[in-house]
Amino acid sequence: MKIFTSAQIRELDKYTIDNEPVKSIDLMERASRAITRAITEEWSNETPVVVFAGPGNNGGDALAVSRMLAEAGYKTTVYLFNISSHLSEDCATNKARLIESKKVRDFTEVTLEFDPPKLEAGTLVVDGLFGAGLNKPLAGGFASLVKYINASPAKVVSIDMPSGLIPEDNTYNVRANIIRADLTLTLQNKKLAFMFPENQPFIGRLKVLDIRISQEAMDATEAQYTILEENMIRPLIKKRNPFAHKGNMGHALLIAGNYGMGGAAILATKACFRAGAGKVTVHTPRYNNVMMQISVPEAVVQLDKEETAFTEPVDTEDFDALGIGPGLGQSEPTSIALIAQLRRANCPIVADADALNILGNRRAWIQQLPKGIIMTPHPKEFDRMNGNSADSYERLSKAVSTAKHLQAYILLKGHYSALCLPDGHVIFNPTGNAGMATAGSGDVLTGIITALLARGYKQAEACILGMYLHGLAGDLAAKKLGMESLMAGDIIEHIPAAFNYLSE
Ligand SMILES: NC(=O)C1=CN([C@@H]2O[C@H](COP(=O)(O)OP(=O)(O)OC[C@H]3O[C@@H](n4cnc5c(N)ncnc54)[C@H](O)[C@@H]3O)[C@@H](O)[C@H]2O)[C@@H](O)CC1
Ligand SMILES: Nc1ncnc2c1ncn2[C@@H]1O[C@H](COP(=O)(O)OP(=O)(O)O)[C@@H](O)[C@H]1O
Ligand SMILES: [K+]
Repeated sequence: MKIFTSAQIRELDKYTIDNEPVKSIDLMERASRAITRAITEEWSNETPVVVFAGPGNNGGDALAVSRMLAEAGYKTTVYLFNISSHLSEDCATNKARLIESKKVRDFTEVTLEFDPPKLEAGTLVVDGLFGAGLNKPLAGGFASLVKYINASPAKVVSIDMPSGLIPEDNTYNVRANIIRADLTLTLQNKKLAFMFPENQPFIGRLKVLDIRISQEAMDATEAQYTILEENMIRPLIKKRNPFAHKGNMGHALLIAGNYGMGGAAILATKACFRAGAGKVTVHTPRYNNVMMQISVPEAVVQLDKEETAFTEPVDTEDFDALGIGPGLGQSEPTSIALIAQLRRANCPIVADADALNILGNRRAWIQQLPKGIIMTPHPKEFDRMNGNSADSYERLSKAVSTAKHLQAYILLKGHYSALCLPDGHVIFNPTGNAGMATAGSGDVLTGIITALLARGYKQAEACILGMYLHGLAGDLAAKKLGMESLMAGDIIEHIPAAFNYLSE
């Protein structure tokens, strides 16, 4: 699913209206019917409804929904805020239709003074003040109204977006002036702001309503942001050649695990095998030898000369991919070995965890990273490398520009992990769940992506398939075990089921 900007949404509406053929007002009617249906599915017509409509098309939707709810027998009270004496054309038409239908008995057009109604616990508020057209934070009377609604015990359904939330950049928005919805009914496509954890309290539950915007136009519209869908992943699964042998299924090298963090190396190595690598060699401090050999007998263990830390860069000639960083430590000798390793590696690289923390400690080295490197930071690791960000939007913007500047692949991990490609595109991953917020989950991802690279997937594909597969394995594990008890090892155990599902 593409994520469109508000300007693109307007263009798509226009294209749909010009080509379908459907008139603008009829598209609003279609959207409003879908919104009304979603509301009536959850709330009976015994529920008192209070609708707040703004002056634009979001308000137009709200007025049409008010009429439809009233026709369905809901007792509906409507406030239309027309402070600047200007309504969008479709909003004005829906105001006329609402008055004409005579079903809504309680309709107030607010032009100056506003006496807010009592909002009780059993009341449903429909928030149609502003949607995708909002271009600056709410202030004045609208901000007061939002605070009033948020402070009430009423349930709130937002049309398209919680009013006050800007579709993309909310870095300098005033959080107190954004509606906190229980349910957001968004039209056609998710908005960029929905991808960020700090906006979750405003959105509540999210439902995406299909309003049949022209598919042709959506396909033809270039979007910077995309959310992965299963049908984009299935074609990436490579069929195994019946004559395959371990020598042509990819030889992965993992450099991981210092004293006390050997588990990270084990998790990455197991995940690497489960993701289909033909051979996995793990380079690790001598101390980890026995533990590694016992835990993953399938792996070749190559021992560093040091007992407790990685200090010795490896010749990558014989390997198809390198994954480096899980549990590596950040000591001086390890840091020096890391940069030497990154410089001399002549295969695709995934750098994670301490590899990134080391780069964060020595930011000048970041400029020397080889082109095409994959980095998989969680937000804290990213900030160590790039400085603090005020919010997720700012962090993502920095990741986009860093990926372009370094010609690197930056996979910013989170609920919706965001893969930033060297050409500026961003791909969000929808799989995964909160059960994966547990130590070692990231090491598993590193192992998976390293395996896919070793198997010959290009960087972008390895990241896309890798993050989707990782999240899906986590979802399947959570289905069986529940989120509370999920451990990183369970994600590994469910990689086979995830592969099977995607290969069906
Ligand atoms: N394809 C779609 O997604 C469709 C969208 N429609 C609706 O149209 C909405 C977008 O409509 P509009 O573009 O008219 O935008 P909105 O209705 O979201 O808001 C635009 C109005 O708000 C004003 N405004 C912007 N920022 C403000 C601020 N901070 N304080 C006060 N006023 C502010 C603008 O000057 C304009 O009058 C969507 O959110 C959706 O509800 C539907 O009607 C039909 C199809
Ligand atoms: N709430 C969540 N929803 C979806 N995925 C999650 C969630 N929490 C964690 N994950 C995934 O789990 C992984 C955690 O990685 P990371 O923080 O590096 O863990 P660790 O350092 O312990 O190995 C990431 O791939 C992330 O996307
Ligand atoms: K709204």
